[in-house]
Amino acid sequence: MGLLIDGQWADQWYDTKASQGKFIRSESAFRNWIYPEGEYDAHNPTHFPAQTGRYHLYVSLACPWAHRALIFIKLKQLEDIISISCVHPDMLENGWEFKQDPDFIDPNIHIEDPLHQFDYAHQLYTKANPDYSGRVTVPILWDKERSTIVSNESSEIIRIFNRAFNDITHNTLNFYPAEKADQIDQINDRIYNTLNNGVYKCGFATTQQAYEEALVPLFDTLDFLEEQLSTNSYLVGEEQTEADWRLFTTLIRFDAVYFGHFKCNMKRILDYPKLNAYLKRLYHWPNIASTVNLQHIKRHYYFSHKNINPTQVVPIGPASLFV
Ligand SMILES: N[C@@H](CCC(=O)N[C@@H](CS)C(=O)NCC(=O)O)C(=O)O
Repeated sequence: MGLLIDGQWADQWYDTKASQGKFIRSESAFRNWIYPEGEYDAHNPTHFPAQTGRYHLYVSLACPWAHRALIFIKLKQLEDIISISCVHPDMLENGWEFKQDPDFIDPNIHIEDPLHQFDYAHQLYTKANPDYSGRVTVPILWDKERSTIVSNESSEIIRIFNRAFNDITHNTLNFYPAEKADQIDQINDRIYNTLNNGVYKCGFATTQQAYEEALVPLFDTLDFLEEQLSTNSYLVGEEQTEADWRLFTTLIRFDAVYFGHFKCNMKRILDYPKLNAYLKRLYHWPNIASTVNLQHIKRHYYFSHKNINPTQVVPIGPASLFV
């Protein structure tokens, strides 16, 4: 685990000393946007045009943030428009790597950098900006033409995928409709702070207090969601929205990883009947199960976080999951 400092790779774990043991996530650095024809402004350097074959998405199959982007590729039928590859699940002293490994072959996505044959994801960041300072995270949405990163912020990548390519794919499903935007933003906010990022706040906390301060709101939110889902099919009413898919990628990892490895162990998702049924429904949504690779997921967390699990032993369980 490390980061780039003025374009140089440095192997460093998250520093929690300055924040009383709390894990504080850094802001994503590349925040450009892809626009459909008619909205694209060629004179604006933050604008990129919607085109077939121009973009590549680098994901980790283990990562919940990258998983959001992969799900939107499926929901919005972008497989023939945007190429995809993934990193190896182990994120160690060199960060994310494109290391080939017969033990981690996913039937749908190859571990490789097909564009540059780089060994490390940090080389993509320095290709985009030779002086880049900051963390090297996935997902990475890459523009083959300008040889740069369009965006490394999953919440924005899914909004790009939600509409930018509609004229090309004719898929007009809208997971962020204007009339529900406020409600979606509101629930996203709570879920991001207490759950999506809340599990990391628990897992990466280095003091008892920081851990407990993250754990309590996390389970308050799960209880609240269980209640919500007893009257609604989805988080915002009866239609799926992006809020559901943002929640899904955390729920699917919960019993297998966050419960044990990140000490989020008051209850499992399996102990929440409505949430578990909802998770199962989303998992079985067309084309979604193929985006879930529990081998990559378990291996990444248990093997990469040596300060949490120094033996790097990956547990076999849980015996029962949502399905
Ligand atoms: N805000 C980013 C967060 C992405 C993120 O933190 N990804 C993790 C993988 S789960 C990562 O690459 N971490 C590497 C690091 O922090 O050094 C997003 O939502 O896209």
